[in-house]
Amino acid sequence: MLLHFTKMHGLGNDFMVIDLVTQRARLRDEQVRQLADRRFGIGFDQLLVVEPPRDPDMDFRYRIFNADGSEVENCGNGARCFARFVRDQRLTHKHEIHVETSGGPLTLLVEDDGQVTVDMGVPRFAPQALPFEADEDRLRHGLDVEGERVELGVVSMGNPHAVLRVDDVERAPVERLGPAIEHHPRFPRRVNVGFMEVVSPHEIRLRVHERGSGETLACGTGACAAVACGIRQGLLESPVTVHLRGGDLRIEWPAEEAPLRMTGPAERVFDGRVALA
Ligand SMILES: N[C@H](CCC[C@H](N)C(=O)O)C(=O)O
Repeated sequence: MLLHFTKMHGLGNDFMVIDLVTQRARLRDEQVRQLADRRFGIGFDQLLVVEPPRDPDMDFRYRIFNADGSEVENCGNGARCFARFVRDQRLTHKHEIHVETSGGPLTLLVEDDGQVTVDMGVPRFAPQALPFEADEDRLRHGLDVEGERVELGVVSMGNPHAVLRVDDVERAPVERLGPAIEHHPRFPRRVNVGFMEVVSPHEIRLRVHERGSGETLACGTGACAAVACGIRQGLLESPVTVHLRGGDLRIEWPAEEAPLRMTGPAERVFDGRVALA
């Protein structure tokens, strides 16, 4: 069968988006991995799937698969592209779109200028929310990895994040420590790893080694996680501009129990059809 899809990106974090509201398909993990391959397939960091909601109060179900085929709880850059896609495809005419994910509900607001603001919910710092093996909630946890001890913040944005502070993102040990922390046994379901450089209380630079996809040009939930940890540690104040390799996101988190909001772009690249093996 031929499956219609749209290639999109949020600050260079790129996606294959498929509508399973008007199409029918079942994708196996191996098919996702093949489609993710940048030479033998379509090529993407994540696959985003639009489905009818299971909860009648929601507009859509939003499913996310990493390039390694793993299904995950949330994708922030993908949420903005999801909102752009369902409106462009006329699956909805709403400006405020409610979606269910396996990491919890999200509200997507399509702004007049085409940017999308996502209500990402309240960050959760309890280690068991990730999960992360620790005896208590801390601002920073010590972790022995690759023969050294690192200090990291941990937070769930629906999906798990570890955040390390570095002096210079360009010299951060992303290639060495990213995979080692992603697969560390204290993260039973692995983890996304952010390397955060604090420029000022309202500005950071960030690189993210993503669980299941490797370093990406941008990570929306990673930007949210870094700002949440930075504010909680007293390093940052809302709002914060996050400079990622692919561009900038604006993150607002006015108070610890308030929902965190992320604003940024969503771009279409091309439409296509692919035969599923
Ligand atoms: N790799 C992430 C999912 C994609 C997150 C990222 N692309 C974003 O924009 O939030 C995970 O395994 O939890």
